[in-house]
Amino acid sequence: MTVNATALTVTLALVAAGALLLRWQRPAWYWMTFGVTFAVVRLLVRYSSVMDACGLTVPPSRLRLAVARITNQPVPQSRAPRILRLRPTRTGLVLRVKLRPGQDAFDFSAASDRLRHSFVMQNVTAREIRSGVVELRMTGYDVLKRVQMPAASDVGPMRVPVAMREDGEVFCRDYRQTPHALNVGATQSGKSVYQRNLVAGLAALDVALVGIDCKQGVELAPLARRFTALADNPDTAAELLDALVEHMGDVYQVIRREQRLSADVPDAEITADIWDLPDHLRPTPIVLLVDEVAELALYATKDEEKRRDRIITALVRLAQLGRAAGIYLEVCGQRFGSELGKGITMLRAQLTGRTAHRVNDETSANMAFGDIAPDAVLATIQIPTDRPGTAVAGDSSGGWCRIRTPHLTLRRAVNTCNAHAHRTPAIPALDPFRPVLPSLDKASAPASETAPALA
Ligand SMILES: Nc1ncnc2c1ncn2[C@@H]1O[C@H](COP(=O)(O)OP(=O)(O)OP(=O)(O)O)[C@@H](O)[C@H]1O
Repeated sequence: MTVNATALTVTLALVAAGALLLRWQRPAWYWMTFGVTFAVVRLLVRYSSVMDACGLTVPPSRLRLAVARITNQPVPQSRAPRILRLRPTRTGLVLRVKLRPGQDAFDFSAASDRLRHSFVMQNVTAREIRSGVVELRMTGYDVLKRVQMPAASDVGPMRVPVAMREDGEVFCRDYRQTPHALNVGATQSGKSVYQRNLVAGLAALDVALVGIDCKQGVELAPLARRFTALADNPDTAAELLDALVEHMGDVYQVIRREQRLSADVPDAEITADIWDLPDHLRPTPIVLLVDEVAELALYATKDEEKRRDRIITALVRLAQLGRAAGIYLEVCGQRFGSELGKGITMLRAQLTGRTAHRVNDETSANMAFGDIAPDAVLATIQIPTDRPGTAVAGDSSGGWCRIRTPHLTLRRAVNTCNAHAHRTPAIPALDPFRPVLPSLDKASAPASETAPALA
């Protein structure tokens, strides 16, 4: 009997020590083993009292009070919203509640901080699912501390998972929903890693990648095997953009021919896009990645000014008309404001998707969010310096969330691009800009994580 009790005590002590160690070292594992059970029990036991303390209950109706009086029962208590569903996830819990009369979704958003403390969760966000139903998404640990993307994500024809959201959801870049995007951030804030994740995600899709990297190609050249066209200086970039605009015109002609419209219908009236074309006629969609856009917009001489105007005009045209032709823009820079000259704010207005990494001043944050989500500006300037890769992502609907990319090394991104090199489509108009590389068999690219990242 004594031996059994000792064995039980030792086992329990070992389990408790293991749980504590997991909680410190591997919060995700802790959550999936012990944390989820504790959290579910805690939530169910404390639900009514927490709702009451957070001001999320409603007083009894007159009818209930009258019935209690007539039947000589005690006065009924205030009622909490009814739980419709409680679902554990790999990062937390999802709780769906039915609102009581007089409550609205804003009550829950406003109380999210109180709920998070009361239920001992890392983060709580509330959103309305349909009239009268609110979903509370809770994370059990800091999912942005060490980002682990789920093995299976919702990938679509033009949709790639890039980062983890603070509510435990995967943040996806969906080009058909948000064709063009802007990615700003101070130096060393994590823009290139974000872009690398994007390229690695797109590499597996049937899409042509076109890159402009005026940092002499240091970011994109190692990934060149998966690129249909690449420019590493402003002169080549200007020619490449002209070729892209010409290609866009050809795609429009294909769409118009298929629509059987007469040639004198103006471009602006064409509403269909490449996705309405039959498969055999559909041109390959193109994602144009521009790294450090300011390099394209700055000039010192008259000739450089002419080149700059040519580049910005082409970019504006691509941003305005490119979506229907399946050309999508991903513009990346440290700042993106009117100080870069004529046409920049016009271009920015077309970039619906906004991602802002850590910035050094409010003005830079305003460049990303000032015109669409003013409260995201504050969130952007609060991003800590010791968490590179953290960003605030929003869109023109005014919604925003905190995200962080997984730390994808250049070596792993190179390996992914090399593995999908056979998917790189040829686009005749862009042939002069296709990177010339030795064949993969001859290239001495070691596949190890520690080896230098050469394509
Ligand atoms: N998600 C992340 N997790 C951990 N570390 C990251 C993450 N993203 C970036 N880093 C680290 O932060 C540093 C800066 O990242 P990155 O090169 O992407 O910044 P950047 O904004 O492109 O800088 P620059 O404008 O100077 O090129 C790198 O050392 C990188 O390894």
